[in-house]
Amino acid sequence: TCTPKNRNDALHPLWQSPLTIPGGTRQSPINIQWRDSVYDPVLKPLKISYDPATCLHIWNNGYSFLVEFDDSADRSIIVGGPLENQYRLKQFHFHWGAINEWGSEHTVDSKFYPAELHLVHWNAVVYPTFEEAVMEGDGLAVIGVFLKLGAHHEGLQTLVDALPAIKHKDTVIEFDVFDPSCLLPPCPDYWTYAGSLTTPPLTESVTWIIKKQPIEVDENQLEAFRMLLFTSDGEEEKRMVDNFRPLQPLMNRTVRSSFQ
Ligand SMILES: NS(=O)(=O)c1ccc(C(=O)O)c(S(=O)(=O)NCCc2ccccc2)c1
Ligand SMILES: [Zn+2]
Repeated sequence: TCTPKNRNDALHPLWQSPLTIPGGTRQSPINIQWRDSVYDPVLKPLKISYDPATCLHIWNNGYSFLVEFDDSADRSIIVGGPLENQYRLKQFHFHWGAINEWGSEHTVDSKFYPAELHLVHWNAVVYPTFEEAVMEGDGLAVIGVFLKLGAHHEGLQTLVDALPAIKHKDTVIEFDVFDPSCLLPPCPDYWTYAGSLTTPPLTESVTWIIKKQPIEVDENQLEAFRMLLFTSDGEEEKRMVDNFRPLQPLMNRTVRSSFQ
């Protein structure tokens, strides 16, 4: 097999896109070294208000499964925290591994969690569309929540029950009422840093807000994620696992914490 002349030319097996962005200075995900994070007393509590009726559908996009929301008005929003504006919820999705030893995109003190939830929001105060916000440094805000193996998660089970119906790429089902707040841990503490999308176009437009406390899910619920397929109906089946991007260099960035 031909090997790229250097690592930068390597293509990511999942996205056939460059692994690195030439000149990227704020790529994601990163390892969060707890002792290197800096408490910032200016950081406000994050205020989250989601309207469960804005939930539209759940679908398999061949890379993860995602629940999309009606973001045509300010009905499901976050404000405060490190953010200067309010941001509208567009979708949430997950990243997970083939086994419980890895799966999250971010790590804490080099520890992987078995999965990570991302709630994607965009700055509709400043930008007219999501597509434009994706290209701007303050365009997106993504809340990251780690999933750890433990007790059964009632709220997640509603999603898990829908997964068999979206086993194949590009399958979608109605999902009319779901409140993503039930997937958030009770502890308000978070880390925040300036980063990027972890999927193409990998644009450096994300203010990451990573919750310190994981939520607990049980083995059956993680296994349900792993029965999804990257492939369409009729294609040779490829299990949807290990859909996380490799860690990226911290470069000249500081991770701030909302807690001491
Ligand atoms: N891990 S992450 O939060 O960076 C992320 C992962 C997947 C997606 C997605 O497109 O599904 C997204 S997205 O919904 O923000 N879409 C980004 C790509 C995109 C740009 C412009 C129009 C449509 C999609 C974000
Ligand atoms: Zn993600």
